[in-house]
Amino acid sequence: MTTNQMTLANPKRVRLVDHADVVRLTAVQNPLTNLVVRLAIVPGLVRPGIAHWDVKTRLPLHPLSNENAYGDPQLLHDLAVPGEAFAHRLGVDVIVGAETGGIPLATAVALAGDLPFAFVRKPGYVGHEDHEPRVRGAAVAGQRVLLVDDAVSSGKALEAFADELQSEGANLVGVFVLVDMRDVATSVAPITITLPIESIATYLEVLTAATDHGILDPATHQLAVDALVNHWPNDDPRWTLLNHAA
Ligand SMILES: O=C(O)c1cc(=O)[nH]c(=O)n1[C@@H]1O[C@H](COP(=O)(O)O)[C@@H](O)[C@H]1O
Repeated sequence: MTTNQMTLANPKRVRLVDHADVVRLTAVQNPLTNLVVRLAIVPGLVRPGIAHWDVKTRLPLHPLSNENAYGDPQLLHDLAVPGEAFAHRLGVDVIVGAETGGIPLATAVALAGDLPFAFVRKPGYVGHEDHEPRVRGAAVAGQRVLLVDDAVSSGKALEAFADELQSEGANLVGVFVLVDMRDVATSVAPITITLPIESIATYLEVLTAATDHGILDPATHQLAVDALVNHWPNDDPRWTLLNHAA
C-alpha cells in the first residue's frame, strides 16, 4: 500500500482508495464545502482577468459576479438552505433582501423558511425618489429581521442598510451573505463585528476552490493572494509579475 492510499474500515467490503477519492468523498459529505465549490465554478462568477486592488473602489483582483449564482434554480435553492437554518436559529420573523444583489437570495431564503419577505433599497441609488418607502414588502417594525446580501466587504453598505431598517423600527439580528469578503478588506465597520454574519464562503475560499477546479492559474492565484493579504501598495514592482502571470 502506498502512503497516499487508505483502507476503508468496512469488514464486508474492504477496498483501497486514493487520497484524491477521500477528498472528493469529504467534499460530497460536507454540504457547505460542496456549496463553496458549486459557487466557485458557476460560469463567469470568478473571472480570471486581473484588476489592480484599489483601496478606493475595493475592487478585488478577481472581481466576482455573484449574481451569476442565481442563474441555476437548484443552486439558488441549495444556497438558501444555510440561510434558512441561520434564520431559524436566530428566531427571525422577516427576511430582508438588500438591493440589488441580495434580493434573489433573500427570496429563496424566505421561501425555504416559509417566512415573510421584504427588501431594503440601497441608499444613494440613482433613480430613487425621496418619497419612496425605503423598505418594501412585509412590515418590519418590531420584527426580528435577517438581512440577506450577496457580499459583505468593508460593511459600509451593511451600516447603511441597518440605518434604514432601524428607522423603520426593525430589529436587525443577523446577516447572511453568499461571499464574506472581510478576509481581504483593508478595514471593516464595527457593525460587522457586533452583528452575527454567516456566509457560504469567504472570498479567498472562493478563489481557492476556483483554482482547484482549473478556473484560475495556481501561480497567479498565489501572487493574487499575496497581493490581497499583504496589501501590496500601488507602486509595488511585483504587480508587473502578476500582470505577466495573468
Ligand atoms: O453594487 C454594489 O454596490 C456592489 C458592486 C460590486 O462590484 N461588489 C459589491 O460587493 N457590491 C455591493 O457592495 C456591498 C458590499 O461592500 P461593502 O459595503 O464594502 O461591505 C454589497 O451590498 C454588495 O452587493
